[in-house]
Amino acid sequence: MTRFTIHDLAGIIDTRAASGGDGSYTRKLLDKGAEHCAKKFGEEAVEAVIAAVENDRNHLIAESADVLFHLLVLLKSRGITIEEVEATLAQRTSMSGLEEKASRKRD
Ligand SMILES: N=c1c2ncn([C@@H]3O[C@H](COP(=O)(O)OP(=O)(O)OP(=O)(O)O)[C@@H](O)[C@H]3O)c2ncn1[C@@H]1O[C@H](COP(=O)(O)O)[C@@H](O)[C@H]1O
Repeated sequence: MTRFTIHDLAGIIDTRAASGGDGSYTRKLLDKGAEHCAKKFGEEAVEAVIAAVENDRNHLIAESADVLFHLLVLLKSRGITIEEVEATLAQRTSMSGLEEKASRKRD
């Protein structure tokens, strides 16, 4: 099976964002603006939290897919690419999570 990555999904979202839009849920979200995209992302995140607390494995996987899709749409609505997020993650690989947390308090 060909591996489908978050980059593939980001590419589809880019294509939908550039398209006319009839029939595209992505386009519908983007047309409603960043605040609406943020609200949808928040709703999906809460649904993932509930699935995790209930220890519902399949539901958590499905909700995680929704969260990732809606995060990518939210980033797109604010002109941020997944590569920029990855660059931030890459910078953090030079320190432990606890060091990174402490560095935020110093900022
Ligand atoms: N990965 C996803 C994806 N994950 C979740 N969702 C949608 O996100 C929504 C989340 O569920 P909700 O119950 O909150 O949504 P809803 O009540 O139907 O939505 P609203 O009317 O409230 O906005 C569902 O409608 C899901 O279908 C997605 N919609 C699209 N994609 C991908 O995006 C691609 C482009 O989609 P279109 O833009 O529609 O062509 C698709 O080919 C898929 O690969």
